[in-house]
Amino acid sequence: MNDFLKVKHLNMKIGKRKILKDINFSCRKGHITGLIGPNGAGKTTIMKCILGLYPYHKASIILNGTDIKSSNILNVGIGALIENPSIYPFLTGTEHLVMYAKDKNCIEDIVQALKMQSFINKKSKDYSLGMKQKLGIAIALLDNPQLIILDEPMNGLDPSSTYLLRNLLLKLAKQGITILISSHILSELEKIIDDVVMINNGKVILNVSKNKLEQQSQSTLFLSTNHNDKALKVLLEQGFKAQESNGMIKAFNISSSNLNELLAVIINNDIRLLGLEHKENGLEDTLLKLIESENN
Ligand SMILES: Nc1ncnc2c1ncn2[C@@H]1O[C@H](COP(=O)(O)OP(=O)(O)OP(=O)(O)O)[C@@H](O)[C@H]1O
Repeated sequence: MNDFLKVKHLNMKIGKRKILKDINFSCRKGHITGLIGPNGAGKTTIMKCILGLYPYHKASIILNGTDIKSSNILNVGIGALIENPSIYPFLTGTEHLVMYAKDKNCIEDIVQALKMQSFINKKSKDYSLGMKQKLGIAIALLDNPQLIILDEPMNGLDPSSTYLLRNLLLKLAKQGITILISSHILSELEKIIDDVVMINNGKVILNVSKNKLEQQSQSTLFLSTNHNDKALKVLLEQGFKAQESNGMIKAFNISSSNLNELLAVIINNDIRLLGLEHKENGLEDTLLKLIESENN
C-alpha cells in the first residue's frame, strides 16, 4: 500500500496533561482520510504536530518515505487550513493569495475552482464567515501541495460551496494528492473519504477504510410475513434481536454476515415473506455507536 503520510508513535503533552497518546495512522497517496472524533479528542493537535506547529519528540512523521522534522516542514509541499484562516482585514483576497503563493500562475485557477471571483478583489474585512473560509481553503491549495490538511473546512460554507469543495477535493485526490480532513459533519465527510481515522481522548480507536467500515455497519430489517407472531418467536429463539412494530417484525443489528441466516430461519419455519425493507445505518450512526461504546 502506498502510504504518503505515516504518523508513528506520536505523543504530545501540554503542561502535565497527555493530549496525544501513541497516535499511529497512515494516509494513502491520492486518497482522502477523514480524521474524526468528539470535541477535544485531539484532531487539531495531531494536524498541528504534522505541520510542526506543535513540537513532538520521539515520534516519526514520514512524508513520502522521508521522516520530516518540524524545522524543514516549509519545504515539503503541504497545504493546510487549521482552525480559522489567518486573514489580514485590510488586504483583498487576491493580495493574500499573491502574498502566500510561490507560483502566482496557480491563483486564477483556484479562485475559479472555488467560485471566489465576485469578492476576491474586495478587502477581507468585509468578508462573511464563508468567504473567509473559502480564502483559507484557497491559501491551502496554493503551489500544488502533495498533501493537503484541512481542519473543519466546511465551517461556514453554504450548501453550494460545500458541494464545490467536495468535488474539488475528489478531483485533487484523483490527481494523486493526499488529503487529511477533519469535520464534524459526518454525513458530508462520508461522501468523500476513503479511509477513517477516529480519535477519542487522544487515542486512535479506529483506522480503517470506509468500505470496510460499511461492511461492518449494521442495519435494521423490517419484515412483513404471513405469520408475524411465529416469525418473532423463532427469530428470538435463534438469538436475533427483534420486536413487533406496526404490524411488522423489526430485526436489529443485521449485517451482511447474519442476513442469510435470518432469512433461512424464516423460510425453514414455513413462514412466507410478504415484504422486506432494509434500513442501513449510515457511517454517522456507526461511528456514534463506536464513540458511545468507547466512553461507557
Ligand atoms: N494550547 C493548548 N493549551 C492547553 N490545552 C490545549 C491546547 N491545545 C489543545 N489543548 C487541549 O488538547 C485537547 C485536544 O484539543 P484539540 O483542539 O486537538 O481537539 P479537537 O479534536 O480538534 O477538538 P474540536 O473538535 O473541538 O476542534 C483538548 O482537551 C484541548 O483542551
